[in-house]
Amino acid sequence: MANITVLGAGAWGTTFGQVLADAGNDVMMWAIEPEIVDAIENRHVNPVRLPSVKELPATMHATGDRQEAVGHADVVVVAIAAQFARQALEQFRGLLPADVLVASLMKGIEKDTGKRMDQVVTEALDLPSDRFLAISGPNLSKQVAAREPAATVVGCTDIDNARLMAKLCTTKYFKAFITSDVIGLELAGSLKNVVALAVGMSHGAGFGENTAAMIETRGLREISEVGTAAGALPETFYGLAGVGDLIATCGSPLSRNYTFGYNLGKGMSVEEATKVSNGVAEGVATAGAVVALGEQYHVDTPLAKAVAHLVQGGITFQQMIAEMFPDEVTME
Ligand SMILES: NC(=O)C1=CN([C@@H]2O[C@H](COP(=O)(O)OP(=O)(O)OC[C@H]3O[C@@H](n4cnc5c(N)ncnc54)[C@H](OP(=O)(O)O)[C@@H]3O)[C@@H](O)[C@H]2O)C=CC1
Ligand SMILES: O=C(CO)COP(=O)(O)O
Repeated sequence: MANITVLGAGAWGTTFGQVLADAGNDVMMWAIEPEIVDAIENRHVNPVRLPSVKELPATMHATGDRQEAVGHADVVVVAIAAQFARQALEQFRGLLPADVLVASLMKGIEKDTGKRMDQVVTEALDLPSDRFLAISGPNLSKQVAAREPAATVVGCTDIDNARLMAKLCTTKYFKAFITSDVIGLELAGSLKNVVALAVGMSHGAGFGENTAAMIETRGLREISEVGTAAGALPETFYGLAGVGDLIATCGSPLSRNYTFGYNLGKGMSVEEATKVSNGVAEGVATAGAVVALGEQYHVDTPLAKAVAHLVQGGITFQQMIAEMFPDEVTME
């Protein structure tokens, strides 16, 4: 087992820290807010981000000191809101041990650059790509935190590193598969959040399962086309990190993206939905980045375009559906 540091004690970072501790690792959480550090270190709880867990494992510790956090780490896990990852990680550059592995749990595309989190993390930390791991799957944090059975996928261009990381995060209730398709994991996890926003809107607007199935199925087609054009393996989109995560995220009010969309569908503005959101809804910033990716790779992205149009305040939900499904007849 290993010394593992998790950067970011949000809902998923804290939950994954618990998984790692249950798997027998020594876990150090790093967070900016002193009250979160104090709560995890001294009271074994994270009432701000993960109130459903009443007692975190005793082998989980926390610090706000960057050097102390990563100085002795074998593995560093990054679980910071995607749009802030680069600026947060640049402050760790030069502090990590030479052979450290770095795993990302994040599901987002950097808005200003259109870059995936594997690109952001390796650039910010000056890390060789074979020591970067992506971890993605149908993993709603509250259910994993309750130790309900779940599975994920660990990806690395060096498959031995993926296997090592998978072993480090496997428990009786959490199963990790491996792949070398890092790009596929990154894009499947990030792009499904845009689909979850649209499905949430549809339910919020009062529509039922047919509409949801239409959006999910066409959404899966769109994200797999963008993904494969960008270099991902098609099969990744039909696995746990693709269709698996779509099923979980588009079907649960525990998803912040689904709920954000639901609130928009009910008539809230983006500002109002942001205010009541219980954590980051990555799809809001990622929608525009998906449109840009589509343009870059010459793939049509009607769903992402329509979602981006709506969150930018341009159109209603009914207009969004019309933009997604124009009148012309096309092959499925
Ligand atoms: N929740 C889930 O079920 C799952 C989430 N994910 C992905 O994991 C990532 C993290 O999600 P989650 O933990 O749930 O999100 P939360 O919204 O609960 O937490 C976001 C985390 O990012 C941190 N953060 C934000 N801005 C900064 C900054 N400038 N510097 C340092 N830290 C910062 C927050 O710190 P602070 O608390 O101080 O604001 C917090 O720790 C996201 O990309 C999400 O898509 C993946 C799978 C499942
Ligand atoms: O990615 C997730 C589940 O796999 C969590 O989705 P949200 O970020 O929408 O809560």
